[in-house]
Amino acid sequence: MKTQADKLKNLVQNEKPKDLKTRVIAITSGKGGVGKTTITANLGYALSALGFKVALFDADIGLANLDVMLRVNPKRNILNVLKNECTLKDIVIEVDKNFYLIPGESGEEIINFADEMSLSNFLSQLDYFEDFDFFLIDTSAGIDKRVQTFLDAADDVIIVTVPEPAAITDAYAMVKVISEKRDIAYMILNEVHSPKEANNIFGKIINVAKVNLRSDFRLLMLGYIKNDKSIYISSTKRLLFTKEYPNSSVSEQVFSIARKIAKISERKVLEKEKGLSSFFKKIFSGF
Ligand SMILES: Nc1ncnc2c1ncn2[C@@H]1O[C@H](COP(=O)(O)OP(=O)(O)OP(=O)(O)O)[C@@H](O)[C@H]1O
Repeated sequence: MKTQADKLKNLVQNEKPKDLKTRVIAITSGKGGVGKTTITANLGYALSALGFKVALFDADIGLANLDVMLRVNPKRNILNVLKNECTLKDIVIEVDKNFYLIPGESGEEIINFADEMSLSNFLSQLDYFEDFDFFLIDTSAGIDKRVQTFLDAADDVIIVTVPEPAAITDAYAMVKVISEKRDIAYMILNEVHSPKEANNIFGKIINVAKVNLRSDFRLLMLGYIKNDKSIYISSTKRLLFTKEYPNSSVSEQVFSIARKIAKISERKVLEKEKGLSSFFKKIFSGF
């Protein structure tokens, strides 16, 4: 007998991916509290300020959610769409020009309510996002099955780490898992004290990766963000430092990462089976 999961898998696999344009990027970390949510929000804003249309999707339903950081108060989320209580368009919040939030829900909740009808209905609404350039997913920290589903489904994965030894060890563990499924992954070094420190840490991770991981896997550094009190202060005030202080050195560092992402994505945009509908297909068949 077919289980509900089998039925969902069949359904989503039979849906044709409609868009190739939207680049889906998962932002993750091995250890919690390394600045993943802060980076997702500010990187998203930076990409929107560069003229791209960006949506953030909160897959890290826990303490410091994106809605808190973005000063919005979602009344409904993706679960309400799956329950057919509203449309996808109804839950999308315009935070700023070209900058949107899609309030998320935990994976367990989603699978409890996702049936064939609701999923089919959901996937048919993805056209709404056709003209989005980037979809940034803030995942939970660590390697559980739910996080891995998001990482497998995304077009690109960015791992965030800080110089703390425990965080580096956990980041490397994350890199190892990711290297089993994809050929390339990216890293951001957060809370560093100098570019030299960032390069040293990244160099050490690369050296271990070279010895232990398959030779055709590539780990690339997208950039670093310095440890700066203004970032912490902005977070407590629920402000985006990239918006409030666009010319500060830490904002420059985030904008530099955003430009790099834009450049990488341009080259990849013609690849097949990428984009948003492909992403959600994989998410729902992975749960
Ligand atoms: N470069 C930085 N300099 C100074 N403080 C920072 C920096 N990056 C992040 N922080 C601070 O570190 C704290 C944790 O950041 P954040 O909540 O974004 O981490 P996280 O990885 O998303 O955490 P979680 O695992 O709980 O989701 C916040 O108070 C934030 O302001």
